[in-house]
Amino acid sequence: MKILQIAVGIIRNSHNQFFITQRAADAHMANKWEFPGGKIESGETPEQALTRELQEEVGITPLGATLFDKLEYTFPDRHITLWFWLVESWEGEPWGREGQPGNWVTLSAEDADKFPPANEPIIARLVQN
Ligand SMILES: Nc1nc2c([nH]c(=O)n2[C@@H]2O[C@H](COP(=O)(O)OP(=O)(O)OP(=O)(O)O)[C@@H](O)[C@H]2O)c(=O)[nH]1
Ligand SMILES: [Mg+2]
Repeated sequence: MKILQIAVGIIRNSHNQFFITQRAADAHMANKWEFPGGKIESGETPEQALTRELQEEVGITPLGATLFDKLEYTFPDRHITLWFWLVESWEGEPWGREGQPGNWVTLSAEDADKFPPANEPIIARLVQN
């Protein structure tokens, strides 16, 4: 069983839109929407991993991040701990830097199943705010 620590950024603008990307067709949770992010490497803090992943995947540098939630999820082949950071201020303009589709979207409760199942409580909280 793989055990992974993941840092992801919930990038929200002043219109209450979120910048989400789409996972590759050959990745775990293929084609699902996601908040940009990835594995925390050894020696990194979750916040350092967040900054590196957002630079690599969407070309922005967060200027402030607050921990929104931390949750655990077990898939058939892996156990993951997800650190969800709310990012409302950054440098640069997000885009799909690795060739992945990326868009600003307004989220509604019905969008939950477009994301991996672990994200369900996060989407529920975000659409309430
Ligand atoms: N980035 C991201 N990953 C998520 C989310 N929700 C969720 O369950 N995951 C899971 O967390 C893991 C994240 O890994 P990743 O594939 O993004 O990691 P990475 O960027 O380091 O990728 P790499 O292996 O290509 O270097 C995957 O198993 C993915 O399915 C989410 O909202 N964003
Ligand atoms: Mg990733």
